[in-house]
Amino acid sequence: MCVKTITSFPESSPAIDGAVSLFNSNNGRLLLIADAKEITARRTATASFLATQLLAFKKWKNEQKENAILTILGCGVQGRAHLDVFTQLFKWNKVKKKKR
Ligand SMILES: NC(=O)C1=CN([C@@H]2O[C@H](COP(=O)(O)OP(=O)(O)OC[C@H]3O[C@@H](n4cnc5c(N)ncnc54)[C@H](O)[C@@H]3O)[C@@H](O)[C@H]2O)C=CC1
Ligand SMILES: O=C([O-])C1=[NH+]CCC1
Repeated sequence: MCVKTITSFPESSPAIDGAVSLFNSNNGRLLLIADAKEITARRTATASFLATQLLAFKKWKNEQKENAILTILGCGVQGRAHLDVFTQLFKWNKVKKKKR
């Protein structure tokens, strides 16, 4: 059994914090408490990549792939996680990052 508790304070940096609690589903014992930021960052970036692959990359012609530009809006926890996943799993012609 697993519970994720998240706080979201857009004016704080980072905006999201929280904890993941894992329990043994046979006896209810607490097994671990983990930082939710890292798990949320990796989960969300991986889900974004899979969705992009299904909705875009798979349909692109070679010319579109060769000219592809990745633009990251916001360079916080999610921005960095998305940059990691998207540059490791796809080849870009150019990468742009927009900070505040
Ligand atoms: N769909 C999902 O499962 C998830 C969605 N989120 C959402 O993703 C967003 C980002 O979350 P985090 O990266 O964890 O927050 P964060 O606080 O780590 O990063 C946000 C970044 O955006 C930048 N920023 C704010 N306004 C900007 C602007 N106008 N132009 C450029 N950069 C700007 C900030 O300077 C900061 O670096 C939030 O809206 C959060 O709710 C976060 C986690 C999971
Ligand atoms: O799924 C999630 O963990 C979150 N969605 C928006 C903020 C955190």
